Amino acid sequence: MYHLLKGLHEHLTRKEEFSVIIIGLDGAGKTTLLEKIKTLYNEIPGLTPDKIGPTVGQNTGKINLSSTILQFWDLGGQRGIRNIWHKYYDDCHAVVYVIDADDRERLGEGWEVFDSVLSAPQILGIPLLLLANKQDSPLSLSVEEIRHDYEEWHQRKLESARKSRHAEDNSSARRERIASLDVMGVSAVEGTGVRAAVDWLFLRVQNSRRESARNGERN
Ligand SMILES: Nc1nc2c(ncn2[C@@H]2O[C@H](COP(=O)(O)OP(=O)(O)OP(=O)(O)O)[C@@H](O)[C@H]2O)c(=O)[nH]1
Ligand SMILES: [Mg+2]
Repeated sequence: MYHLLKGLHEHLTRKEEFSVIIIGLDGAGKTTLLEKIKTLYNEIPGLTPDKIGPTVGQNTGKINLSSTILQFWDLGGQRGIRNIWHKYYDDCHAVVYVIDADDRERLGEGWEVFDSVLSAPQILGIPLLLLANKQDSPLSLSVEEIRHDYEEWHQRKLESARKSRHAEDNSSARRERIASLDVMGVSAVEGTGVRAAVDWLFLRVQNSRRESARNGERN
């Protein structure tokens, strides 16, 4: 009887766990963001920026929310190791793409990589959040400027593909995703905007789980 009740209690209080991957170019601030999330949500604080070096491989972190656990996977962004990202696509429930809004010189490279992420069929239907990081920097682009920069970059890409008669993915699913792209500003160092981003993730993974259940798909 005890075991039956214990099992029932565990079943009723079991928290659902969702995996979130954090990707983006090297130096965008992914690890700093993950460590800040740990500091804000966990009893044991995450590392401070001075203790963080480039990621070769992955860092993980878990946070406990009211009815949900979010498991984060922060993946290294250096050119040579980006090709492992796709191994995480099948099992993740949300994607956070971090862009360094303070590094104008690498925005084009950031969009090129972002574009290839958007093209991955495994994550076409799952929540995706674009974070414009380093908002504490006086010269960083605002959320609106970042969105605009990406849209312009994307238009230029479509235009040059059209001219060179190169087939570019301009499917309606992709257009919809770009049109409804959620962009939020954060400072991973100062923590501004980080709770709002986690709230977004929490709500969106819950909603997409319900949609999947309705459609009889994966959750
Ligand atoms: N000013 C400012 N600097 C930041 C912020 N977030 C990260 N940085 C700095 O940006 C640099 C790179 O940060 P990381 O968190 O290591 O970047 P990453 O995206 O994990 O890089 P990889 O592990 O190489 O993929 C470090 O010097 C950070 O201190 C921020 O919000 N504001
Ligand atoms: Mg890192």
